[in-house]
Amino acid sequence: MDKLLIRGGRTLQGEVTISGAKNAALPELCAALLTAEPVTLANVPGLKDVSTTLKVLAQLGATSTRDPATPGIVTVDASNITSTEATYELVKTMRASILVLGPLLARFGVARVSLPGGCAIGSRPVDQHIKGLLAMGAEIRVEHGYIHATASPRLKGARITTDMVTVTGTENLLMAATLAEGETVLENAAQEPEITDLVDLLISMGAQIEGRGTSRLRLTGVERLHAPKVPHQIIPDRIEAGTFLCAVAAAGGDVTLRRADASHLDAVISKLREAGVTVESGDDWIRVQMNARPKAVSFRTSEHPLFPTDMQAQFMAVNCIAEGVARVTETIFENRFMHVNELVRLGAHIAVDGHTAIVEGIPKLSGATVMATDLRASASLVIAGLVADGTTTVDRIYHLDRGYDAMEVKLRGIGADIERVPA
Ligand SMILES: CC(=O)N[C@H]1[C@@H](OP(=O)(O)OP(=O)(O)OC[C@H]2O[C@@H](n3ccc(=O)[nH]c3=O)[C@H](O)[C@@H]2O)O[C@H](CO)[C@@H](O)[C@@H]1O
Ligand SMILES: C=C(OP(=O)(O)O)C(=O)O
Repeated sequence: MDKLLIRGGRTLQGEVTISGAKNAALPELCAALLTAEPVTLANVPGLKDVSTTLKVLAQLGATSTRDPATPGIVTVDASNITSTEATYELVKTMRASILVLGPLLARFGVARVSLPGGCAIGSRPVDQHIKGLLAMGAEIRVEHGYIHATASPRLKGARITTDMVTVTGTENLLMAATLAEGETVLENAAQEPEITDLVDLLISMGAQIEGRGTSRLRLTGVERLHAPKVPHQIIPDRIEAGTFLCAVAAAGGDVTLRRADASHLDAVISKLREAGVTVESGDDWIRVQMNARPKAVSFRTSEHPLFPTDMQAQFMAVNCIAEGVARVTETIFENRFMHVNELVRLGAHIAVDGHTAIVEGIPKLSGATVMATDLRASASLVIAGLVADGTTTVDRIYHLDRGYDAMEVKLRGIGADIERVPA
């Protein structure tokens, strides 16, 4: 298993290009199942989760090709689907595999998808995906760890109000409704930028959707979808961008993020400014400057447009070396503090009280060997390593590779002393 070795203490300077958004790429690759025409996506990030998704699609009989000259261009051809089953072996490695359920059921009237189960950050049930599909007339049995779903002859439009805001739940139901008979209204829909990007892709494929960017999406089902006329450009990864912003907030320096969209990061940028960080932005860039110790900033995670849970761990790392005491409250996942004990191994002063972590900032962390437990926890340990005395070794970085495109290469490019040590 690869590790990262980080020698802390350097400030960060220069430019980083942000990759396409993981959480847009995954549903959009699955959306290619909705049509027999080959769908081309551009700005697909080079992530383990993307290759896992392509494996899930291959298991169904879809083929995918990467443009050798531009690896970010990927075409998925689902014209010859030979199976409608996503197996446990693949789903267990990536929960987002559940995103094939809606498209398979909508186009083929049948799907068998392994239950994803829980993961390091929480139990993460998919009951709302199932509830929505049942409302659309699907017959669903959950047996032997699999969701068996059929819709005969096709799904029917329905009014669906999910019990909570769910991102992949909204995406699954959205994709299912594009080919359902009649009208579907999704109330309480998630409003993350990745949902809007998926809506844009689906519209370019011929879907009829109103309410783009709002919590109420209204769809009129069509008989069939087609390929977008031009490759769909995936939005920049706001969480990757936010992670680099936090790295500079903690380590200090002056870095410009290219191909980044500040409008997707309002809540994070506003908290960074409270911490004393200077952030400027234009259409597709964000410049971050920091030359002092950050001030501690309290925040609570919530649905978009509020502070994203996927940035909680990285911002906590900033608070670890800030001046003052911060309260960090996690409201989305019940167990998303796995990074706390590892940050404590680096010298951080953090106490957890239920869903709140109380972080008392100290001037310096001290390098140690720590273990990544999930994707964003890993990123927080990397940020902490950048500001720790001596060497920090981050073990189990396969979590990081799920969601960050060459993170250590990008960090090295802006002056960090970081290297990957192969297993
Ligand atoms: C691939 C992808 O896009 N992953 C993102 C997605 O995950 P994901 O879509 O899995 O997260 P959800 O928005 O569904 O989860 C929000 C909350 O609702 C609960 N819930 C959800 C569905 C359901 O059927 N029943 C239920 O109880 C979850 O356990 C969680 O407590 O949104 C999360 C919240 O922004 C992000 O952290 C993940 O990075
Ligand atoms: C939790 C995340 O991803 P996933 O939903 O794929 O586990 C994440 O991107 O931080």
